[in-house]
Amino acid sequence: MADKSKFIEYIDEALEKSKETALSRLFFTYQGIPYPITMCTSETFQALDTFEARHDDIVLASYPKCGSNWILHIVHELIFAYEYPEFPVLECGDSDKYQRMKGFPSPRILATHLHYDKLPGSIFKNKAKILVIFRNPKDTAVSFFHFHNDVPDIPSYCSWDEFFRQFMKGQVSWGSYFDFAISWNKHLDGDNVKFVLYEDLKENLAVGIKQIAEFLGFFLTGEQIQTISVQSTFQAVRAKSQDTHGAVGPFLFCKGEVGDWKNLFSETQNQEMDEKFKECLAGTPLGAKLKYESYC
Ligand SMILES: Nc1ncnc2c1ncn2[C@@H]1O[C@H](COP(=O)(O)OS(=O)(=O)O)[C@@H](OP(=O)(O)O)[C@H]1O
Repeated sequence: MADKSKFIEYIDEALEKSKETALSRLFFTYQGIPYPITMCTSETFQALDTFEARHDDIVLASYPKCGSNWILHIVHELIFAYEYPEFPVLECGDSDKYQRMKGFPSPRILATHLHYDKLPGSIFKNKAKILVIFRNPKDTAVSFFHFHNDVPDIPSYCSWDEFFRQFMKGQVSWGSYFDFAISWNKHLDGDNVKFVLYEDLKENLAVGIKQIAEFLGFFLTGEQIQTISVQSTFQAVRAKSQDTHGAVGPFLFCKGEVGDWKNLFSETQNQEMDEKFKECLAGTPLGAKLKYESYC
């Protein structure tokens, strides 16, 4: 990747703040959703409405741990020589960032973990392109748990069972997976929106890259797609993770597998998640897109 020093600088600062933060003090609530004090502030949320989206912005929307950095990498490869002016998560950072962003060159890549209804209205008004990335909730939860408990400077949970309880209550960073999913459910088929499933990318990376490229208006040769596919495998991104993401890299790109949840979920937890899925998403367009029966 090109110069990512601002990107890594931001991650290092967040890790530094995390060192002094106990789990019990990690979250603050803004409009009913918990966010980590190490990455977000209410001042930034209040300033978010001043963010002016552009038609050629590329928005990557996902719940945490669904593969946002994977898509970020792919889009970065597509744009070629893209430089991150700063950490790309829209809602993270100081409240002056939206002013600074006015000076950033197009296309701007904006990652976000926000619910659909929490995004600034200009994204829809100006018809920015939105890639919405989903991953099955069981692997998402396991990835989230490992991230907390493996990165030395991030507050740990006392056990997987405790993390699972909090995840199911939505008492984790960026709130409930299911609330996030419900908020996006009816908005996945718009002209400017493309749904991407983590498990589909795992199944056939080249096809996924081709579809993402076409949605963004890049028409690639077979050879170009092949080259980007080789550079975007889990092994390839993990090998470069310290250069791209600093100390947190190897933990962020942890296993990259489908089905890792089977190593941690108890039968009771499995049933509880299946019930929750049924209650929130069964029979919905997103419920079908997630292919829950195959992966969970
Ligand atoms: N190339 C590739 N192939 C397969 N899987 C990949 C790839 N890149 C990232 N990942 C996996 O995505 C998980 C991290 O998700 P996010 O990037 O959304 O995390 S974050 O919320 O932004 O912190 C995390 O999943 P786990 O390994 O299961 O923890 C990453 O490994």
